[in-house]
Amino acid sequence: MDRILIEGLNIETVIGVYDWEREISQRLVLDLELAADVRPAAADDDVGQTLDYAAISQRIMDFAAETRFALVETFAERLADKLRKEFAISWLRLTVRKPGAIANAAAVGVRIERGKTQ
Ligand SMILES: Nc1nc2c(c(=O)[nH]1)N=C([C@H](O)[C@@H](O)CO)CN2
Repeated sequence: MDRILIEGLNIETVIGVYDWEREISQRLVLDLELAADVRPAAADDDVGQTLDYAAISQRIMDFAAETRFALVETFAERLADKLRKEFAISWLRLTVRKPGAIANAAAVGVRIERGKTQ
């Protein structure tokens, strides 16, 4: 199965388990792989026949602005669920990194896979 990619998407959201984190926005960096058969879109050169990565990126930024989760796990799970429903995505792999969380780490975070690759 082919994959549509969104890599290194920087978003701002309220995220964190500590009291001080409830008062600020922090940066998350997302990588997303989406299963798709790109042949119909490629044959007709038509974005309407594929997963539009611009529309999906905008939906992710809207979601980040609307939500206030404690855990990166919750952010990833709810986002994956929303994207799968809204864009009829059969399978995805989502990595959520929180770069500022641990001083001596480049990033911490979570990676999930949901659905089936036909
Ligand atoms: N598995 C997780 N552990 C921790 C999380 C998290 O979201 N998932 N979050 C925090 C704090 O919010 C931390 O990022 C603040 O620096 C701690 N552990």
